[in-house]
Amino acid sequence: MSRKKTSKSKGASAPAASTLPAANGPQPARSGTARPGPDAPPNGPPQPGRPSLGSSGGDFYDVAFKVMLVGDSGVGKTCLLVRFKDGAFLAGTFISTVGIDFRNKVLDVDGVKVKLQMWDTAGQERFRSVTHAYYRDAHALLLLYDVTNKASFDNIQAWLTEIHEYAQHDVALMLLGNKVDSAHERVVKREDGEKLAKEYGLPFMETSAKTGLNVDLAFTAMAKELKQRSMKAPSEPRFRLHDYVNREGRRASCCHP
Ligand SMILES: Nc1nc2c(ncn2[C@@H]2O[C@H](COP(=O)(O)OP(=O)(O)OP(=O)(O)O)[C@@H](O)[C@H]2O)c(=O)[nH]1
Ligand SMILES: [Mg+2]
Repeated sequence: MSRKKTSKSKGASAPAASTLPAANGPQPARSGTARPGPDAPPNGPPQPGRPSLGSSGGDFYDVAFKVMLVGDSGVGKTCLLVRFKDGAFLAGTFISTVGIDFRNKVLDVDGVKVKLQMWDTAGQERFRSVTHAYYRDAHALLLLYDVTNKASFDNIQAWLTEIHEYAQHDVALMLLGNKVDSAHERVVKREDGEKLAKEYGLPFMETSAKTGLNVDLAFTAMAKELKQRSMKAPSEPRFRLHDYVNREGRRASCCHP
């Protein structure tokens, strides 16, 4: 299998909403090409011949996918991404994302190098038209609410409507209830999240960008699902995202401080 270099991490913000990146579909890497799709910043379509932004990186990957984080402003999308990418928590002043930002990470999934290009969207209403433009190219969506903010939970239905309108019909989707470390401020019960997820047939986990609870698991589970969708051998048993998340999420929650 061929391998390709990828960038470590890139940031971009406030792209023009009028242009879209490459078409959907998993993107197997090809050696020797400056294929702009997976490395392109989300501020325009890939341009043939444009040098890849990943040329300075040292990682290689076999297959690449785009994962988009969506949900109300303040639910913790950026913090979740930073926790996953850098293992750190952005405490202190809340800096709301402007437009869209992105980061890359390459994971080893059962011996296959899976690159996730993760798009961090702005939850603020005024950037909605920007994020709409990117749904179409997302292979997976992590839909977040904040367990300490009832409105963010109530808005999940509206987010799902938007997702159905703009995303690919077969997009992989997961519901995450973030900020579970704030036990005293919790207003959305775990069972409420589970019930909603069941209603819509979504895998569900509670997370904390602050402590790291289930953060790696959420992204890893998604990477496994996407890898299986694109590379599953006929003899290989089907990966079941729901079961995996339920089993592993329970294990992580039980043993976490
Ligand atoms: N206690 C706690 N606070 C969190 C957690 N995740 C994020 N926060 C805090 O919540 C605030 C908002 O976090 P962000 O990650 O910036 O929120 P966002 O969803 O990216 O917001 P927008 O960019 O406006 O869409 C920040 O003050 C974070 O420190 C968490 O897991 N636990
Ligand atoms: Mg943000």
